[in-house]
Order: sequence, then C-alpha cells, then structure tokens
Amino acid sequence: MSTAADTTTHTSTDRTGARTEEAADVIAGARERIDTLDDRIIGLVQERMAISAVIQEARIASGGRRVNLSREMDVLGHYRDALGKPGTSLAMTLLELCRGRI
Ligand SMILES: O=C(O)C(=O)C[C@]1(C(=O)O)C=C[C@@H](O)C=C1
Repeated sequence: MSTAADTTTHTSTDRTGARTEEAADVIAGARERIDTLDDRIIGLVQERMAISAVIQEARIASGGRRVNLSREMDVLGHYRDALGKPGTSLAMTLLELCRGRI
C-alpha cells in the first residue's frame, strides 16, 4: 500500500498494467477519454435525477404517489432492449438514484 510518505517512482507501465511503453501510452490516452465520458455520464445522471424530481413532486403535489410502476417497467425494458440483462440492473440503479429505495 502506498502512503503520503511513499517515495517509490511508478512508471507508466506500472500504472496501466501494460508490459510495453507503447501499450502504456495507448491505455493512458484511452483512460483520459473514459474519464471524460464518465464525467459526462455523471452529469447526465444528475440531470435525469433533477427532471425525475420535477415529475415526482408534481405527482405527489397532485395527491398521487412518488412511484409509478408501469412507467418503471417501460424504463427497465428500454435499457434491457438496448443493453441486455445488465441494462436492467443499470436502469434499476438509475431509478433508485432518481426516486430512492422502495
Ligand atoms: O416518469 C415518471 O413518472 C417518474 O416519476 C420518473 C421515474 C424515473 O426516474 O424514470 C421515477 C419514478 C417513477 O416510479 C417512474 C419513473
């Protein structure tokens, strides 16, 4: 485990798991693109959460319930159709982020 006082030098191959500098460069560049995409995905999730909150608040203020299960089935199906079984898990996580646990 490394600590703040650790003075070990880590090479680019150490950091990436690659066995050559060339592979390490490819990996480092691709990781930068992934980090940028992840930031965008997180931003989109936050935007989805805000819009979902508007819907839930409107429904609750009108006397309805926070959750609408038939709509959740549509959302789960949309992700499953696009991404397969793990898509369903992803959609369930998104729904939990947007409306909390049920
Ligand atoms: O579409 C709705 O009615 C919403 O409330 C949004 C949303 C969602 O985040 O997709 C959240 C809670 C509901 O149970 C269903 C879907």
